[in-house]
Order: sequence, then C-alpha cells, then structure tokens
Amino acid sequence: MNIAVSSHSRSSLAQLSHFIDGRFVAAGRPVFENRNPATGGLVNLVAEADAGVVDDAVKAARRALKGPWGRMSAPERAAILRKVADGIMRHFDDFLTAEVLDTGKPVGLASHIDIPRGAANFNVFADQVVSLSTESFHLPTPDGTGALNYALRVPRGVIAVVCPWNLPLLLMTWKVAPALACGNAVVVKPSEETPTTATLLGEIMNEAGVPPGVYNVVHGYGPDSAGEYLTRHPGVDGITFTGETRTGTAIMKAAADGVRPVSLELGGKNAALVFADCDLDKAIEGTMRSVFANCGQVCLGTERVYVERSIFEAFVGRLKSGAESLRMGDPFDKATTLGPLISREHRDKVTTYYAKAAAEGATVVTGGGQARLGGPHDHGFFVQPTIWTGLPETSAVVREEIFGPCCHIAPFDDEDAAIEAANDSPYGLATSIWTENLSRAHRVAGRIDVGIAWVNSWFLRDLRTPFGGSKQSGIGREGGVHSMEFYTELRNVCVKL
Ligand SMILES: NC(=O)C1=CN([C@@H]2O[C@H](COP(=O)(O)OP(=O)(O)OC[C@H]3O[C@@H](n4cnc5c(N)ncnc54)[C@H](O)[C@@H]3O)[C@@H](O)[C@H]2O)C=CC1
Ligand SMILES: O=C(O)/C=C/C=C(\O)C(=O)O
Repeated sequence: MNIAVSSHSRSSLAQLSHFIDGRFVAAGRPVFENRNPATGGLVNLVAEADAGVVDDAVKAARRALKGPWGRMSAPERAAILRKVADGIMRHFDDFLTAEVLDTGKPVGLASHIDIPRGAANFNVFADQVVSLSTESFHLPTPDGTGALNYALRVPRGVIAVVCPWNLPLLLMTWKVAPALACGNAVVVKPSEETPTTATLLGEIMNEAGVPPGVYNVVHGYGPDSAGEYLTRHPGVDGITFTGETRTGTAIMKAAADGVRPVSLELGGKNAALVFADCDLDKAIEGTMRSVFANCGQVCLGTERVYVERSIFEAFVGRLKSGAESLRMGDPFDKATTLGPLISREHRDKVTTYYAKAAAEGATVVTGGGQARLGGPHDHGFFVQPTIWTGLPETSAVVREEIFGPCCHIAPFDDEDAAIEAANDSPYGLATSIWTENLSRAHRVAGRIDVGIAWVNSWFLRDLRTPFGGSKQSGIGREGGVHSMEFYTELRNVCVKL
C-alpha cells in the first residue's frame, strides 16, 4: 500500500487529495498548482499520483467489484445514483464555485449547463439501466425440444475515465454515471487544469452510499504521470476518454496492450451551413453560441461557417455585432458572457492561430488578438472573440482545431458545394444546418459525415441519443443505450430445453 500521507473523509479545497477507497488521500509526488484562468491566482495545490497511487486506486476498484456493489441489483444501484444526483443539486453552489474557479467560465453558463447536467447524467443513466433489455432467440433442435438463448449484460470491471478541462463535471459524470449504473467501478483522472469538482464528488458518493472503491479519483498529468499510469495499468478493463485526437491515439495504443476496449470522443473542426432560406435571427443566435460559448472550448463548437452567398454580407455583419457585444470580465459577475481560455499555454496556442490567420491573408472582421482587461483580470488568459473571412480552405486556420472563440466564414453558391466543404476535414464530430426548407434539412443532414447533425439548433441534447464522432473525431458512441453497450459485456446463455 503506497498511501503514506494522511487520509481523511472530507475534501479540503485548499489542498486537493486523491479519492481512493472512499477516503481522501494525499500521496505520491510533490503537489502541483491549480491556477484560476481569469486571474492567474492560485486555486489550490493538488497531489500528483505516482504509479503506486494509481495502482492503489485500481486495486481498490477491483476489491469494490467483489464487495456489496458487485452483488447489488440494477434498481438498487439506480437508487444510489439518484441520491448522487440529489447530492450534486444540494451542494450546487459548492460545485458551481469550484467549476468557475477552475475553468474561468461565466457563472451564468456553469449554473445553466455544467452543474445541472452533472446531476442529470446520474438520473438519466439510473433510468436507463432499469429498463435495459437484451435479445433472446429460440433455436429449434433435431430432438424437437429446442434451446433458448438469452443475453446477460455484465459489467466490464474497472473503467479508467480520463477527462478534459472544458466541461469538467459534465463530461466526467457523462462517463461515470453509466459506468456505475452498469455495475462497474471507476478510476477517474480529471484534467490537471480542473481537478476540483471530481474531488468534491467523492464526498457526495460517500453521502449517497456508494461503497468505498467504486468511485476513485487520481490527480496528475498525462504522459509519465497519472493519465499514462492509469491507461497502461493492466488492472483496467476499459478506457473512456474525451480530449484531443493526439491524446486519443496515445490512449488507444496503451489500450492495445491487454486488448482493452476504448471509447474515444475526440476533437472537431465543425462546420455550420447557413442557407439563404434560414431564419436569420435564429441562425445568428445559434451560431453565436456555437462559436463563442465557453470561449469556444467545446468540441462540438463551430469553427467553420459556410453561408449562402446572397446572405453572406448580412450574416457576417450581424455575427460581428454579436461578437463585439460579448462582455469579458469577472466570471462570477452574471453580466459576463465571455470568460478566459483555460491556461497560458492554451492562450498561446490560440493566439498563434490568430497570428497565422493574419499571416495567411485573412480579413479580420473583428478581434484577432489577446485581450487585456486590467485590474485583477489583467493576468487572466483572455482573448478577443474573432471572426475571419477570405482564407483558402487549405489554410491551417480553416483545417485545424483551434478550440478558441473564433471562426472563419466563407460563402457558398449551392448545396453540393456547401456539403463538399463541410466534409473536407479529417474530423467528423458535429454540424449545424440552418434552413427553413425541411426537405433540404433532411437531405443535407444525411450527407454530412459527422456523428451529430443539428438542424436549426446547436447543443440541444437528448441524453438518450447516440453521441460521438466519425473519422478522427472518435470511436464509438455514448449516450442512452449506447453507453450501456460500452460499459457492459454481453454474455449469451444457451439453455437446452
Ligand atoms: N473535447 C475536446 O475535443 C478537447 C480538445 N482539447 C484540445 O486539446 C488541446 C490540448 O488540451 P489538453 O488538456 O492538453 O488535452 P489532452 O487531450 O491532452 O488532455 C485531456 C486529458 O488527457 C490526459 N492525458 C494527456 N496525455 C495523456 C496520455 N498520454 N495518456 C493518458 N492521459 C493523457 C490529460 O491529463 C487530461 O486529463 C487543447 O488545446 C484543445 O485544442 C482539449 C480538451 C477537450
Ligand atoms: O455531452 C455533451 O453534451 C457535451 C459534450 C461536449 C464535449 O464532449 C466536449 O466539448 O469535449
């Protein structure tokens, strides 16, 4: 047992510990700093797991599968998960404050999306697991009595959950909730940028009666740290990951040893298609959200906008006005609509693309640089919301995922050209199609090579639907019954009658 330093049952938000076997445990390497992206100030010091700590967490998860959790019925697990959802809502303000401090996202956004979705994920998969069905077949046999085949869904075992920083609680619970509903135990590796809400959830798990070892959290970085130790650990039976495509590739290679299944939700370079017959007010409102929400740090966000030529100028002008009306500032101020980027490193990546766009000859419609807010936010990682036109489709800015509050807008002349431009990408995650012509909407949605096509909307989520990407945007689908498929194995039972 590697756990040498104090272990306790309540989380400290000043010094974040790992959560292993139902206890908060500070062990491993020296702590690292978690900084507030809006001010650059210290949020907390975080324990970094070494290989021994990760091993402890995986072993705790394995033990939990052999304990009461492994013997519980689906309705019993579902009842506990509903208590977890209630716990999140009861501690709403704690989760909200933690999420806003870690990410810098506006409190209005986190209170409407991140925290309620964190709770909703547990309720949705509690519902899902109690109504799960499997197939059965009657097989005629020569003796005339036949055989009955039916399938059982059994938990995979220990699931590694590796998470990004853009929607920390939402995306982590999107994976943890179905994994636990199906009877697995999890070891979560939150992003090093946003470690707090995953830690807070440990307390909620204890309060809700989730047995020790079912939910574990280890902190640290990716390569040569907790992320890599966890995904390479032979005691892990399946890995679910959301993040960058390059990281997904590394995780897939790690999973190949031991032939472990992966569910990967990766990057995107999503296109919006705006037809002249759209409701322009709705198209502008939706595109404003899909480009600028969460400071553009949403894998489903739009970075390429294709607009039918006859409304191009009007669309560009209105999106420019919208972008210029966004209000940057203190994320805890309800009037703030645009927060900072997550880190100095990410800001430097985004502003490198801003510089590249200018160098490649873009017309900068608005923005194009870093934003200095003065006062306590002068050291925050703010950038201007940015719109470009005039770049060729071959430009790096049009082809690569930037993950910032920016988009390139290009005109198109007909439906085929718009579809071809949208599909000309190594990614295939999401699209939004803006048109009042129903036939066109169905036709175009069927021809864009993505996992998720929205018509006259964006980020309108029904959690029972398949969610994931094609091409380099991922492998597999989660959501509803599709999550149940990833987090269980099917075992066929054949009974000779
Ligand atoms: N949903 C998405 O599409 C996201 C895309 N990104 C993009 O990725 C870029 C880099 O952001 P990062 O946070 O560094 O994303 P990332 O994909 O490197 O990190 C996501 C998670 O994976 C872990 N990780 C990293 N390398 C790993 C490895 N080799 N093995 C196991 N775990 C590993 C990290 O510690 C973190 O918990 C961003 O600038 C953005 O463009 C970032 C977050 C989410
Ligand atoms: O599950 C959702 O509703 C949202 C998912 C968003 C991402 O996966 C992302 O931005 O990385």
